[in-house]
Order: sequence, then C-alpha cells, then structure tokens
Amino acid sequence: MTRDWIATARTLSEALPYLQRYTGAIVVVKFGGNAMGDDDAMAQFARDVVLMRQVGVNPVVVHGGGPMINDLLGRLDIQSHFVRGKRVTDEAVVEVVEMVLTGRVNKRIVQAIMGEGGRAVGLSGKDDNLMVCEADDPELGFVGKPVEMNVQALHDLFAAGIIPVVAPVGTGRDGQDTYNVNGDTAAGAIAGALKADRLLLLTDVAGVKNAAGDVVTEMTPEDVKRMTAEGVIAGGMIPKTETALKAIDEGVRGVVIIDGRVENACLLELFTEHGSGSMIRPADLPPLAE
Ligand SMILES: Nc1ncnc2c1ncn2[C@@H]1O[C@H](COP(=O)(O)OP(=O)(O)O)[C@@H](O)[C@H]1O
Ligand SMILES: CC(=O)N[C@@H](CCC(=O)OP(=O)(O)O)C(=O)O
Repeated sequence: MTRDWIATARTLSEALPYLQRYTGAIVVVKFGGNAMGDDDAMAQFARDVVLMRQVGVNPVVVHGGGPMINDLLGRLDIQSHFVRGKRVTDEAVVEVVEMVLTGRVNKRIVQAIMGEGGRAVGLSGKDDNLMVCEADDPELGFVGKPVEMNVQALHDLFAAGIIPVVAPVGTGRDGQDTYNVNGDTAAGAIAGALKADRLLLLTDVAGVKNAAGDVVTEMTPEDVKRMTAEGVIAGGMIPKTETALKAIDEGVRGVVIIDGRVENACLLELFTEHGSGSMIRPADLPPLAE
C-alpha cells in the first residue's frame, strides 16, 4: 500500500510540469474503428480524454468507424471497395456511412465519455457547417475533400467545458450533398483549422519505423518525405504521414503517431518526458503555443 502510494505520488510529481505545460492546449485525437475494439477499450479511451479535460486541455475527438460501416453494408448486402485507402462511395453507401458514423458510433463515444464523468457533444461536419467538402476524385463518388472549415462551434464547446466528438461526414457547398471523409483526413483538417497544439493519430503499430524496424521517436517533415521516397514509409502509413505534413503546413505544432492499443496511450504521450510513438514537428517551431 505504502509503496503504491509512493509510486503514485512520484508519477504525479513527474507529470505535474507536463500537466501545467498543456493547460489550455488544443489536442485533436483521431480514434479509428480498429482502435475502438470492445467496451473496455472504449471506456479506457474515454477515461484518457476526460482526464485531459480535467487538467485543462481542450481535447477534440475525431472518430472513424470503417469496420462498423463494413458490418452494416454486409448486413444490407451492399458492396463497397477501397481505392488508395478510400472507400468508393455511391448514394447507397453514403447513406449507410452517415447512419453508422453520425449515429451509432458517434453516440457510443459520447456515451462512453459521459459514463466516465465528462461532458461530450457529438456533431458531424454538417453541424454549423464545420466541414464543407468538394468531391475528392470523380472515381470515388461521394468521398469528400474538406475545402472550408468553420470551427467556432468547437471553441464554444471548449469554453463550456464540453468535449466535441466529430463524425467524419461533410456537407457540400450547396448545403445538400453528403460526403464520406476518411477519418484521418477529417482529423487533420480540423486540427489544421484549430491550429492545434497536437494531433494524435492512434493506430495499431508502435509508431513510424525506420528501415531497421525501430520506431523513430522524433521526425521533421523533411525526414518523413525522405523516408517516403525511400519506400520505408509505405501502405497504410502513407495517408497518416500525408495528413501529418498537411496539418503541420496549416499550423499544427506537432503530430504524433501512437499505438492506440497501449493503455493510457494519449496520456503517456502528453504527460511523460519521452512521450510515446513518433512525433513529427518542424525543427524551428516552439513545441506549444504561448
Ligand atoms: N515505416 C512504417 N512504420 C510503421 N508502419 C508502417 C510503415 N510503413 C507501412 N506501415 C504499415 O502501416 C500500417 C498502419 O496503417 P493502417 O493499418 O492503415 O492503420 P489504421 O488502421 O490504424 O488506420 C501498419 O500496421 C504497417 O503495416
Ligand atoms: C472515404 C473513406 O474511406 N471513409 C471512411 C470513413 C471511416 C474511417 O475513416 O474509419 P477508420 O478510421 O476506422 O478507418 C470509410 O468509409 O471507411
């Protein structure tokens, strides 16, 4: 018991400078469908986000839900396939995508955060025109590319102490079309528009690995470009690092690719000296907004 208490006190005193450093910071967290797993994984994630809020961070959750979309499409016997990591989305598919993401998945996360003692409000890119899109590529149908972001509603929620939970569904400029946006892309666009202090992309590997298979803990955008040209960054990691580079161009201070399967992944990244995963940030930028 005593030993546990000493360990806790030591952990807290070590974490304190980091807790203070992040007061008022904006941290966007992308929570992918694969990371959601069972109710325990969901509750664990919700606890991390609630704790961030309690210590004065402004977290925004942007979620995915690819496996849940696959499940309902399968039950409705609607076919879909992916081209370059994005789901080809016709009218029937976009209807299901919106139902699953803004409905079941979004509300499950909101409920989990409420269940852990936080306050959460769910919204999609349609609410208050948060994410206005154009078609990304004619070949992909209703897949959206964010072209205009309106993040005032997120600032209003921060001021009220509420955690926004955003489904990656966009609106068209005409106020009619519905767009399916890749979750990483949506998280990057929201982080960019907020000029967030951190964008955390949770995935299923320990971070970005070099040619020897070791996780690279600190990288500049130039390192990412070089590793991509060399073919060391490949497959599913490419959309993540592309999102990271774009977000940094738009003013995000640091993007971290971390292992969402690790307990307290987000807290370890923000509140420990070494963080976790791979941090991508410009060499010349102060780590946090003053
Ligand atoms: N250099 C690299 N470092 C780490 N993972 C890499 C790298 N290059 C390719 N990958 C692959 O990218 C995958 C992560 O992308 P993906 O599976 O699409 O993630 P998620 O489902 O979390 O969105 C890893 O599981 C790994 O197979
Ligand atoms: C255009 C596109 O591909 N959209 C994704 C949106 C969900 C998503 O990104 O989910 P994960 O983060 O769980 O993969 C899709 O339809 O699956």
